[in-house]
Amino acid sequence: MKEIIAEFLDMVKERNGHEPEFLQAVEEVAETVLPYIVQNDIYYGKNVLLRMVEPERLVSFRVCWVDDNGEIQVNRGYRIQMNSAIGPYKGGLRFHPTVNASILKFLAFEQVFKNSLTTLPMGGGKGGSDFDPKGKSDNEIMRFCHAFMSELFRHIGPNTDIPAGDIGVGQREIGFLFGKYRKLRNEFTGVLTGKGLTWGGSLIRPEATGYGTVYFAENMLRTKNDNFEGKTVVISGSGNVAQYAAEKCIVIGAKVVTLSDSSGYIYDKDGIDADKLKFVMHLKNVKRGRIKEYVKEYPEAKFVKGKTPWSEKCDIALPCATQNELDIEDAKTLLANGCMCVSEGANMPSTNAAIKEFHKARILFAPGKASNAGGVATSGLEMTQNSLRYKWTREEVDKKLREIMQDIHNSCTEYGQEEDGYIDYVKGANIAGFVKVADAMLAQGVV
Ligand SMILES: NC(=O)C1=CN([C@@H]2O[C@H](COP(=O)(O)OP(=O)(O)OC[C@H]3O[C@@H](n4cnc5c(N)ncnc54)[C@H](O)[C@@H]3O)[C@@H](O)[C@H]2O)C=CC1
Ligand SMILES: O=C(O)CCC(=O)C(=O)O
Repeated sequence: MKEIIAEFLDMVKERNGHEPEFLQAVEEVAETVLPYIVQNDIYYGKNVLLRMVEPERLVSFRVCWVDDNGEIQVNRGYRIQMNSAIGPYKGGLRFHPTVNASILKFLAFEQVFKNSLTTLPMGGGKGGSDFDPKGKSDNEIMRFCHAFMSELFRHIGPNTDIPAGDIGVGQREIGFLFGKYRKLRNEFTGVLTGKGLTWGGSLIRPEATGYGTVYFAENMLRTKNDNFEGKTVVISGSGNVAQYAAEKCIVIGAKVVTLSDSSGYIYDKDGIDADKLKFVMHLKNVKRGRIKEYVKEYPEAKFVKGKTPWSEKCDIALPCATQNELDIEDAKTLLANGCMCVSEGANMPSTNAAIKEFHKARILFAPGKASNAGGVATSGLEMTQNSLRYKWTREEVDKKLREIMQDIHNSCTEYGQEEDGYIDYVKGANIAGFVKVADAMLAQGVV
């Protein structure tokens, strides 16, 4: 089996050798899915996985806009349309200076499996730009979003490709993007998700990724007759996913002790309670400040510059910032400190070596494509409401989200449970996600 996997990865490397993040995501999938393919005649010899690693379409375009000083700026925009076998392309847009084809291809590839797991009919895609929103005025953000959409609009549509938010793209940016699309197309459709509540958005969509990550962890803990009550939780990030993961943890009785951003992390030994979290939300969403300002408001907390929070003692870790933010050394430290559950809110935050360490220690570990799928699932629910010209209540959407996270947990268990009862959620998520997409691809012929 090792040779088959190595041969496959060599082929992928030959075409994508300069794309480390994409290769990392493919390797993690290949190691679990190829053995399954070899054991199942219907998939064997059809090059299904080889087809899945090649985007159906990759669009790259120039984005020109004028900054507040009247200077012309040039950025690069992308949309990766990875797989549409089970539904229109669906996935977020990332605005961050590190954005490149490798990062977006890994995200689009993961999205295919994630969207398949949600039980909803959505294919996978991802896009974005190397535009850096940090320090930009609202007017600059608007001009950039309008310029970005003036090209993107040709490639998307409510039945073709439905983008949403990701790092650096929240409701403000979705508003500017939606405004431009509506004007260019002269139509009001559900072409983007994460919209505002008065213009087609869904209740619970802002909360969904963070809440879903915690719901998934609750499902994992339930297999051990355990729950969040009284547990110490370490969270990285302080953006959309981190904020709502923290909110849910607090509500269900856990103590959240850290949050972070790219400058470092804060540790609050007394716990970040609902009032303190409100301060963080205002700091990050309105003032757009840095997390270290937390310690000015709450001097009993400490700020650790330039570090991730994984050295702090915890029962549960929720990485909610960015890819590869948790390496093998961090995994060893978490385990040595007694961490027994890791549920990824971010996409690919743990390196493959870190994941192997968690598996070796037989702790509960959920990969982002399963545990953070609540965000895109609720985007799917937003699409449904848009199509129906209808609006579900907060309780209705939250109930559906909980059910979807439980369904994803069940799928992971079905395909990932080992003989000794241990659930390998990576294997489970990869195979369950693969089967649905592969079946659709095979049914549709060589397309
Ligand atoms: N927003 C959503 O619905 C979903 C987001 N995700 C993933 O969750 C993660 C966070 O996304 P959002 O919260 O939406 O973005 P955001 O823009 O609201 O927040 C991003 C957070 O990550 C931190 N961050 C970014 N780069 C970092 C770095 N190099 N080192 C340390 N911290 C860094 C930022 O300071 C910020 O706290 C990403 O991996 C994203 O792909 C996954 C599923 C859905
Ligand atoms: O809601 C969506 O369509 C996007 C969510 C997303 O980008 C993700 O799941 O990583």
